[in-house]
Amino acid sequence: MAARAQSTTPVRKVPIHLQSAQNRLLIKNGKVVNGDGIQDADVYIEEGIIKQVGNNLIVPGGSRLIDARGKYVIPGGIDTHTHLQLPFMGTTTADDFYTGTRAALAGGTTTIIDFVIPSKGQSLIEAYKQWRERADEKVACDYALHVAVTWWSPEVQQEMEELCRDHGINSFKMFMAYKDLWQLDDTELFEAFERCKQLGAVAQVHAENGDIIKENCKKLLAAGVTGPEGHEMSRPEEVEAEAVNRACVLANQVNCPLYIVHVMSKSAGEVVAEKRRQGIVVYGEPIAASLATDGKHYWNSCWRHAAAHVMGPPLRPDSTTPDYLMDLLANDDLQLTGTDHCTFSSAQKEMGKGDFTKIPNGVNGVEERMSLIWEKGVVSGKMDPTRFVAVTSMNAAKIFNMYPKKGCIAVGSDADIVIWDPKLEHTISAATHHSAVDFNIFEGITCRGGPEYVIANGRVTVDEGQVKAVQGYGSFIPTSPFAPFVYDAVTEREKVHQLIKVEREGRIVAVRNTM
Ligand SMILES: C[C@@H](CNC(N)=O)C(=O)O
Ligand SMILES: [Zn+2]
Ligand SMILES: [Zn+2]
Ligand SMILES: [Zn+2]
Repeated sequence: MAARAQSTTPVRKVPIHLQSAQNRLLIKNGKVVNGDGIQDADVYIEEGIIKQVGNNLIVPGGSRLIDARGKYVIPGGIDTHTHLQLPFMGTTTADDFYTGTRAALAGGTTTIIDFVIPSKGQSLIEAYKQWRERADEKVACDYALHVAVTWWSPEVQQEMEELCRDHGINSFKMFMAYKDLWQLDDTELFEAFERCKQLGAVAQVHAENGDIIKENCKKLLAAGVTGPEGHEMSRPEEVEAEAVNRACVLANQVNCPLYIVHVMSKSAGEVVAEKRRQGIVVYGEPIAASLATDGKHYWNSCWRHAAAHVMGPPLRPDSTTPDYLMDLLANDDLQLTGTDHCTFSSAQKEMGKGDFTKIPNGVNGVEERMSLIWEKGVVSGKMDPTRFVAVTSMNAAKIFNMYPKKGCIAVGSDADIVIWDPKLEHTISAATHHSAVDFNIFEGITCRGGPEYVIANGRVTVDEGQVKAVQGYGSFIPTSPFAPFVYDAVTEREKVHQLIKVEREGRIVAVRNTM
């Protein structure tokens, strides 16, 4: 059995005026939903930790009571894929670590996993320290980090080990696109996957064929296609699916656990499903955007509207994509969800006016993810509340080795809890969202189901719908390698993955050249 998550409980920076009132909570009469079952139970919280789950609880006086009658009591969401305060394509995202985590809490997400992205040639450790400095004093909820491997060298290999051993990193993202910026070639990917396997880390990939994209961009611009529609035309879904397949083959050759971030198309989703059926350890992460909207927006006559949807891989013009990906997610062909929340204002997007390759890539999602999945997954009848918890929280906690500290409602777990009101109706709009960006790609979508209360480490951060996020309240969550959920499977496969030579009888007779 590999090492379990050994992350220490961080010292909470709770403002004085919040310390006494918030440390004892009793949630009564709700339906407690975990990723593996539902029970009618009360939940008692003290000092940020779940102390009791059951009925007829005996609790100290002075606890705040929340009546969850008719509501679900679910683990706080875990968004596995955000980019806050990211310097990218000549600018920096509109959401920083405060506004982005405030928006996360508003939507029921209590932990995010962001990405350290070193520039080519930069020390990974140095970049990691930069991200920690940016985030630590700003985050309103807990966060963990993936580290991107944007170049390859013996130093990078060494720093990957140091990050896993000393800095709480257990996942690395390799880019197969963004040629000349972050892209790795197949040999580098092969070696990076081998390194991840040695360290007990999860290998993530941005799966698109960056070489094809570069050539297509040249052709499109030369043909005078400069608008956002050129973005999708330069990288149609087969360019994503090819890279997903190639990443799976490479990972399988070294028996490294693989994680496909932002699955954006039916064909990419099908590749993941087929490879999983073949027994490969691969996980697929569709995102709020690919589950709830499509790429027809790139052909909108309003440039601003079309450009707001530019991200990589792009949203797909096939409008059956969201439904199809939700079906794959419901039946565990795809396993969990993130958002790739990477926001740029209209003014920032205008950097690409006249040349779509210069439109900063990224969209919103961190606030809307859970309500959109409830609306399009649960209300639609595709999945039940336990599967909803699995794909919005539990599976992420298990893959990134935070479980059961995060991702479940159990005695000893962090008190990251959402009182989910299935009747709460809300229409998404930039006019009311908590992100700092001026556009919302889900504008006008009405969701039935949303958070009435959001409790983060025992503190009520959304109170009857009112967001009370506190800057700096969140903490960095170190994650340990060799997550059992992932590496128990890898270990079993390793047994049949041995490279064994054939022992042959007799000596080899030299054949004289008779020419
Ligand atoms: C740079 C980052 C966010 N932008 C995007 N997906 O378009 C990513 O590629 O995941
Ligand atoms: Zn990416
Ligand atoms: Zn418009
Ligand atoms: Zn991303």
